[in-house]
Amino acid sequence: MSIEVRNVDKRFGDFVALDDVSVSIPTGQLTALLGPSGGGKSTLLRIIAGLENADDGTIEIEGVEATHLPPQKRNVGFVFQHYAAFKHMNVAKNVAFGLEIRKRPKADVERRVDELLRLVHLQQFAHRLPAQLSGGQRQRMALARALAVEPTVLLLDEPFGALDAKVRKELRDWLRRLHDEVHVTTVFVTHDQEEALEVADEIVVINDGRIEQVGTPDQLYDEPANDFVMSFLGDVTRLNGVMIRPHDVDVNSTPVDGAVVGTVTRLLRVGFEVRVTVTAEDGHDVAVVLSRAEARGSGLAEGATVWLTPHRGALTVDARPAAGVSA
Ligand SMILES: Nc1ncnc2c1ncn2[C@@H]1O[C@H](COP(=O)(O)OP(=O)(O)OP(=O)(O)O)[C@@H](O)[C@H]1O
Repeated sequence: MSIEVRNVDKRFGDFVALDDVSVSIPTGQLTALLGPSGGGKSTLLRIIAGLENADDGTIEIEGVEATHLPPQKRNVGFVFQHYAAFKHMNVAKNVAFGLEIRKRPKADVERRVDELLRLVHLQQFAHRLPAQLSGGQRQRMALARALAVEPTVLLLDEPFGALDAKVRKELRDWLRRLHDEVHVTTVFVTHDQEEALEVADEIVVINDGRIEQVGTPDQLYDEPANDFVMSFLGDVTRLNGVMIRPHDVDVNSTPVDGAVVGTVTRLLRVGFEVRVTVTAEDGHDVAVVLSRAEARGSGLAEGATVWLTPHRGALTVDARPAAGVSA
């Protein structure tokens, strides 16, 4: 294991930001810390980086006890959402900075900077100033700079958070490919479930200062530990007191034993799918997603009475009343 977090507590005044958090982050993988805003993701990342101290618990990085080491002795590289580049230095100089303060030979620095700029596809921008780059290019420069000193661990705090959706998506694919090339242990914070599912080898779901579940994207999606994880990693609806994915609800046009009876109150075609809202007899809405073919086959129309059942083999999780998940 590359990073061992053991029993970490962190309070800000009376507020508990992390509550007895333990997690092992494997070497060479891309791990996402995923969760809603304020859940404690950045605090955990900053404690791993040494930018914040834990009140209790320990941090080990590549077998080295790091709990009381300052950030510069932890051999970690980090990139934040708003990256502060040296404005008066060109891209190559910014990337070279960490190597130069470590007094590496000039030829080595030049070779390494060249290599890194190629890696992040910025070789043609080596002589530009940061202000002459787009937001996405600046974040790529930040990654090159963080990688320059060959950190054992790369820590990224919402690195693409400030960019527009299209650029975010491009950078996400690019980060995955970059990681496949360099294999440095990488931990990144995101509140975007799609980003985590697409990019990460492993996801740590954090909510309210606690870890809800750790697993691969498939494990979290297919075997969520609880209703929070299930609803955070995909759409859910409530049927007969359980959480279920909307595409796992069968709509029957004739009575079925044990079914939830309701009335179709909304039919919306979106691309390949048809989103159906069924208002059950007790007044709560159930969301159902059908393919266009299924919707056509069932002859559904607004106002029709239908009988809803879980699809055979569908994943269901008991709903906690306090979970705040809308039905
Ligand atoms: N220096 C601080 N002083 C006081 N409270 C803080 C401090 N840093 C963080 N917090 C609080 O701790 C909680 C966790 O913050 P953190 O930044 O770790 O959450 P997050 O999961 O990264 O959320 P976001 O996605 O919004 O950044 C929040 O409620 C935040 O207000």
